[in-house]
Amino acid sequence: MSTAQALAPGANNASDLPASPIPIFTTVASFREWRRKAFDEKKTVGFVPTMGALHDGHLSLVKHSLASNDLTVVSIFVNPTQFAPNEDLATYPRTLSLDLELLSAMSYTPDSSSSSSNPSPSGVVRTPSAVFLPSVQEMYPSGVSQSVDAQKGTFVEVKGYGEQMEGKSRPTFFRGVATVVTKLFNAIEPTNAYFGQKDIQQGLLLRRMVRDTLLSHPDPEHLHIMPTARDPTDGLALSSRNVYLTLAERQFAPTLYAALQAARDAWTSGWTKDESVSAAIQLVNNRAQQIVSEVEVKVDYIDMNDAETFEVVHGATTAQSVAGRPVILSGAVWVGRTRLIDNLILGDEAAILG
Ligand SMILES: Nc1ncnc2c1ncn2[C@@H]1O[C@H](COP(=O)(O)OP(=O)(O)OP(=O)(O)O)[C@@H](O)[C@H]1O
Ligand SMILES: CC(C)(CO)[C@@H](O)C(=O)[O-]
Ligand code: BAL
Repeated sequence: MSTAQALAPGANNASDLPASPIPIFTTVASFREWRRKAFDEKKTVGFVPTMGALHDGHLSLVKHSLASNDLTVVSIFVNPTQFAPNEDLATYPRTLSLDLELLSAMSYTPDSSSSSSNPSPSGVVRTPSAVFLPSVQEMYPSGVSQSVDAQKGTFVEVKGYGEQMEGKSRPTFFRGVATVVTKLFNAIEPTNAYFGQKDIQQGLLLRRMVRDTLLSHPDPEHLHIMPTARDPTDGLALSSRNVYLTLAERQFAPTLYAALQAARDAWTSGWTKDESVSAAIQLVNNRAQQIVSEVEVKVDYIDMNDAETFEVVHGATTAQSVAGRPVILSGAVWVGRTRLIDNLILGDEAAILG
């Protein structure tokens, strides 16, 4: 069954919602009333879009927003159109009560040396201001199907960009993301929006989308991509889908990051792209053979792409020959039924992050 309304029913009735000290808005109309007041009061609004199952990666984005905006809105919406019919929409982790608890426990008190662009007056504690929790029906008033062929209504595509990198393995993913984020931006009208480097192509593609569609809330300069939060013990990129990993798979999972680091070191020391990427793939495959327990590992891709065009970097290219142009070194590896992604920015990181 690929009809999202059938897979993800529920209109988010107020009576179904866990108690929360943070106001929860389930409709665009009710949120807009709140937003109008913020406009009237000339308050800046930071926005962190999520699919829930919150972890420290999400919370790091919320912290950035709290530090730089008067008000912070977090959305939780598992967007059906970015899941292909064969993907994990039905089993995607949903932990709403815990998510609300985590958000409710967050606070930010600026110190006097704060370098933020919009620090709150010293001593004033900021906490998340609102959670936007729409139903599928609210976000897709024309109805929705995960199958692109069956879809009717308005969708957003970032042509020439959404098909590359992750888009080669997930051909309908960025159409779903661009569509839902357009809707979210129209509903929230944020001053600033925050995305994670873990999904680097998503952040860069959305920046382009905002520019191409002349959106003002946010404008492209206010769509921020923030560094990937990692497990402090082994560097695994935090991800909601990590809960799918078995113990043995979890032990293997940081290998992708290790492989990307090895490729970066090789590239920095003068190896070509092909040599650096091959070394990374070999490292994953060698470690997969060495582990004692049964873990099924399959490299989907590890490659380097131009950060601006997303085009694959030519195999003979070296760090010296790109002359400082930022390059994305990224990879996706299946570990059991979990598809892990990760990336490093080679070259001018500051041109992309922040
Ligand atoms: N480890 C992380 N560090 C920083 N930001 C992150 C991290 N993981 C996710 N994010 C960001 O949080 C936002 C919401 O992501 P999402 O809710 O899909 O979580 P996720 O952990 O990426 O889930 P998934 O397992 O589906 O990839 C996105 O902008 C994403 O890039
Ligand atoms: C940006 C996003 C919330 C759109 O559904 C999602 O792709 C995510 O969580 O990264
Ligand atoms: N964080 C990206 C969401 C997805 O993979 O569907």
